[in-house]
Formats: sequence, structure tokens, C-alpha cells
Amino acid sequence: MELSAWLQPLIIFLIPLILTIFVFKRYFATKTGNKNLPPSPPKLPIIGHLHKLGSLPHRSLLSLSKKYGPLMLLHLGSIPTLVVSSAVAAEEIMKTHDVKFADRVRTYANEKLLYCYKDVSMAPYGEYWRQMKSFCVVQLLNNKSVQDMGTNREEETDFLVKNIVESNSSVVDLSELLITLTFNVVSTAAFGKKIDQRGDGRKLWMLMKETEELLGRFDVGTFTPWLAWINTVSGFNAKVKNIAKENDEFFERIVEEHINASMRKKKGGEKIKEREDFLDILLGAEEDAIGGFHIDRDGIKALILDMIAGGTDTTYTALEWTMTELLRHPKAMKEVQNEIRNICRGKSNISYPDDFENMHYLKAVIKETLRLHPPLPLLVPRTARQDVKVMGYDIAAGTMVLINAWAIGRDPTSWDEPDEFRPERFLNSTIDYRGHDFQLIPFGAGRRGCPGISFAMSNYEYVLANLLHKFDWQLPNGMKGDELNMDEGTGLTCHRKVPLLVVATPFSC
Ligand code: HEM
Repeated sequence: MELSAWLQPLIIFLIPLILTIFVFKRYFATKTGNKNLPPSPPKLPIIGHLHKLGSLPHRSLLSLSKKYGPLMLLHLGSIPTLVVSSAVAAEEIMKTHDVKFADRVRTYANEKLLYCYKDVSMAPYGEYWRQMKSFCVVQLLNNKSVQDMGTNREEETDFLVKNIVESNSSVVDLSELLITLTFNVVSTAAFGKKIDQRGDGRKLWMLMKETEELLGRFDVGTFTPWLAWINTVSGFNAKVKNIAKENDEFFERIVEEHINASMRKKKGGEKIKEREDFLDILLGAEEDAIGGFHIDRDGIKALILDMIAGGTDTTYTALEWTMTELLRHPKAMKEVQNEIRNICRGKSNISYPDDFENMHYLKAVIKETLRLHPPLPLLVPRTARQDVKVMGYDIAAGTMVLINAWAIGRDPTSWDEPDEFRPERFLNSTIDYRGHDFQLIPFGAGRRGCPGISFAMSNYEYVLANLLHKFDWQLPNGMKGDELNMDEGTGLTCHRKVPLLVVATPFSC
């Protein structure tokens, strides 16, 4: 009698407990136990592996991948994250399973800064993204537009050369000059204005810097949703909203100015300029659908922002690292200058693209720089749209994917002496950066690959060839190449931490 009185409540308590444990075990068994997950380092509660990223995640992730392999599973807060560090693994993601990994990551900053994903780079995979991307490729960034922009490119390069000549062989901040040049080339193509002539160019530059910094941030709220309140308390959300508002005011003003200018011209019977900028074309598609594509005002501003943010920092960073590596490698500098000067002998100007056909060493220098210093070392993160098997591992829908192009460019299984700057490796090689050779993917690959390659490369090649043709280069105060600071700055784009200061002496044939 006494025993049953004691047993009854115990049984009532124990049975549900045992059942609960059983159900939980079954649940986790189906979630992970039966799954073949990629190797993963030990993690901390709540933050998972966030602390492992460090200030230069591409470097920290390479160190981890040396221990855990080319496909590694991390948990950034509560977000499962696949880190890809070999060409073979990258090919599986961006070619074999391209469509399954064609989504982007949703963060608070992406949503607020990019008009609820109305741009191209962060738009979710689907019909809207497809239309926007094909509009970019067909209407804005095609080979013909790139050729038409030649005058703009030439004018800006002449201006750069003039500025350097005027330095009279004193020390110049080449980074600053390259930032101005790329900004002006892209802003002229995007909305027909050199931003530094507007007087508020500096403001746009600062806004874009802040925008990129916020877009590249691994913020607590996104990665640990139940700690999202920290973003409010820390002021992160307020900062994002503030920059989004300032960006919007800036771009709205540019759009209004454009509309007013074209109305004035129409009224006065003035000839509309022959070469349209991107904004003219986009406003045309807002008024009347072009090729069945209709875009609204927020979509226009988001796309212009994509062009400025995606096209300036990346291109100037590539130019900055190329000059850095050449200053560190005087033999390569001499070789590339001899090639350009021989091809352009007797001419005052380089003609693009004809003279470039035979500039094989210059092209090799560019590839070698993009291999060692891809401007976006982790590309632009993607997300798995469905469950998928990669190299035998089970990857769950919603997993974020970081493709470490920086690590892949330095992978000894793909490259001899991977840390050495040796342009010669590309002279008798067909390896290219357009997304078919997965050991060299500075522009990504597949559906979400960069649509701005031709635009970027035409500026990159033309500016670089002119700098090397027209000047001889040294470091200030007799500094040797191997004394040059090679530290990388933090952020989405991996530029030099400190500006590149140089002395240029005009070269005359
Ligand atoms: C050296 C210069 C550049 C580099 C290294 C670069 C690199 C990249 C990379 C790595 C991606 C992500 C690719 C992927 O997920 O597979 C990307 C996407 C993109 N880039 Fe570029 N880019 C450059 C220049 C430009 C320029 C000049 C523009 C336009 C004017 C541009 C517009 C875009 C856009 C719109 C996307 C998003 C594509 C999508 O999500 O579908 N980029 N770029």
C-alpha cells in the first residue's frame, strides 16, 4: 500500500520524461546523427565559431581549413556556414550545384541598405533577380557599352597622368588617385557625372565606405536572432537606417536632376546626348518597359548603388595591389614596362583594345595579382536553397556558403610556390579569371558570377598600362620593395591597410 502510493507519482513523472528523451534523441538523430556533415572545429555555446573569424576572416579560415579540410562546417552564431577552400569544392558549389546555391544571405543591413533586396547582388534567386541581371548584362554592361565608355576612361586616365606629372617626382598617394579615378569612371557611366565636380563627391565616397562596411559586418542579430536586441542597444540598427536614408536622399537627388535635365532638353529642342548613361537607360525602363522589363524607382536606386559599391572599391583595390606587387618585384616591373613600351613605340597614346592583344605579360601580371589578392577574398556569400549533397557531405537548406577565393588562389595543390608573385606561371597557360577555371575565381562563377567583368577589366588594363608606360616608379626615401607594408585592411573588400605612397618619374621614349 505504502509502496504503490510512492510509485504512482514516480511513474506519472518518469514515463513522460522517458518519452521526451526518446523523442529528442530521435529528432537529433534525424537532424544530425544520420547525416554525414563536413568536419567542424569545436564551438562555443551561443556564438558558435564567430570568434574564430578574426579581423581578416579569409586568413583565419585558411588556417582552419588546413586542419579541417576544403569543406568545413562552422556555426556563425546559429547560422550553419559551409567554408569552401579548394577549386574542386568550389566547382561543385558554383557549377555542379550552381542553382541550389544561387541565393544570397539575408541580413538586416542588406535589407535596409539595398531597398529590400531590389538590387541585383543581394536579390533572392528568382524571376526579379533574373530580369535585373539580364537587364544589367544586356543593356548596361555589354561589350558595346564598355567600348562606348572609352572616352570617359581615356579622359579620367589623362587626368590621373596629369596629376602625377604635376607631382614633380615628389611623393604621391597613389591609392587616393586610383580611388578618385575609379569612382569617376563608374559614376560617369552610372549617372553621367564626375562625382568630384559635384562638390559632394567626398560625401558619396564616405557613404559608400560606410555602406560597404555595414554590408560586410557579421552582426549579432543576423547570426543569433534571439540576441537581435543587441543590434538596437549597440546602435547598429540606427546606423544602418541612417546611412540608408542618406544614400536614398543622395540617389533621389541624382535621379531628379536627371529627369529635370532631360525635360529641359526636350522642351528646348536640345539634342539628347548620343551616349546614354545607365540612369538614362533605367529611367527609360521605368517609363516604358524595355524588352518586357519594368523597373520601379527603388529598383533604379538600388541598381545604381550596386554599380557604385560593386564597381569602384573592387577595381581600385586590384590596381593598388598590382602596383604594390610590381614595386616589390623590380624584374617583373621592367619586363612589363618593356613589353608595353615596345608595343606602343612611337605612339603617344595606347589604343584600347587593339594594343592589348599582344600584351601577354601585362595580362599575366593582372592574373597573378587577382590570384594573390582577389579584391573580394570570400566573394559574396551565398545560401543553399535546398538540402544538397556536396562531395559526399549533407548540406542543409539555409546553410550560408563562404567561398574562400583567397585560399583557393594560394592552394599548393593547384599552384607551385603559391605565395610567390610569379606572372610567368600564366604565360603558357590557358587559365583565366572568367569563372571557368575554379582555381582562379576573383569574379565568382556561375549564375551569380560578376556581370561587371568586361567593364572592370577594360578600366583595369587601360589605367595600368598607362601608368606603366608613362612613368618609372620608385618607393619613397630609397625604401626597398621588401620593406613595403603589405598589411590588409578589414572589410568586404580587401584593400591595402595603408595607402600606397610612391615617386613617379615621367618616361619619355
Ligand atoms: C575588379 C573588379 C571586380 C571584382 C573583383 C568583382 C567581383 C565580384 C564577385 C566576387 C561577385 C560575386 C560572384 C559570385 O557570387 O559568384 C560579384 C558580383 C557582382 N558584381 Fe562584381 N566585381 C568587380 C567589378 C564589378 C563592376 C565594375 C560592376 C558593375 C559596374 C560589378 C557588379 C556586380 C554585380 C551587380 C554583382 C552581383 C551579381 C549577382 O548576384 O547576380 N562588379 N562581383
